Amino acid sequence: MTTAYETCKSACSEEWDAAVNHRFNRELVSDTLDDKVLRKYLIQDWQYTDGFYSLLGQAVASADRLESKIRLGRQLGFIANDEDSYFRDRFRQFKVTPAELDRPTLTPSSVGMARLYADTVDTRRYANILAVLCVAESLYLEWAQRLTDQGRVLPRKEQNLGWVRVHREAGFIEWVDFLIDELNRVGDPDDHALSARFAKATHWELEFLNDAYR
Ligand SMILES: Cc1ncc(C[n+]2csc(CCO)c2C)c(N)n1
Repeated sequence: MTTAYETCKSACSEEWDAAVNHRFNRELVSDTLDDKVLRKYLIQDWQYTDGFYSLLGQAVASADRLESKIRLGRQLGFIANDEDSYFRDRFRQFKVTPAELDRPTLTPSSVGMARLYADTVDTRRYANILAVLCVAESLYLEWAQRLTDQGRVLPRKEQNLGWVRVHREAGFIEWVDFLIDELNRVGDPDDHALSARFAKATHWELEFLNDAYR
C-alpha cells in the first residue's frame, strides 16, 4: 500500500528535489557558500525557529497517544540545547547584533512559512502538524545525506560542518524516521488537503533557500 508520506512527496516531487539539490545546500557542503548568504539565511531561520517551536508544542498537545507525546517532548528539549548553540555560535562569529535578530524584515518566504505554521497550529490536527514537520525535517535530512554522499564528503569550515552535523547525526535520523512513521500511522493517503499542506510547506522551503540570495 502507498503510504501518506509517499503520496505527499510524489505530489510535489519537482519542488522537493529542487530544494534538496539547491545551490545553497551544494555550496554549503563544498565550502563555497558566501558567509553573507549563510548569515542572512540564519537570521531568517531564527525567526522561522519561533514558529517551529509552536508547531512542535502543538504536536505534543494534539498527539493521540502518550508515547508519541514523550518522543515529541524529548525533541523540544533537544533542539533547545543543541540547535540553539549552533545558532548562538554563528551569531557571535558573524557579529549579528541583537537588533538584527529582533524583528528583522521578514523575507516573503519567512512570512509564507510563518502563516502556514500558524494555520497548521490552529487546525489542532495531529496529521496536519506531522505533514509540516515531516517536510521541515526529512527534506533537511535528505540533502545532508545525499549531498555529502552519506557523510563521505564533508565541508571543513565549522559554520558549514556544524549545519551538516545537526542534520545527519544519528538522533536526527531516528527523529525523522519517527515523524514519517507517525504521519503514515495517522495520515490518510487519500487526504488531498493533507498532501496540499505538505506541498505548500515544500514550496516555502524552496523559496526560503532562494530568498537567501535575494
Ligand atoms: C527553513 C528551515 N526548514 C527546515 C529546517 C530544519 N529544521 C527545522 S526545525 C529545526 C530545529 C530547530 O531549529 C531544524 C534543524 C530549518 N532549520 N529551516
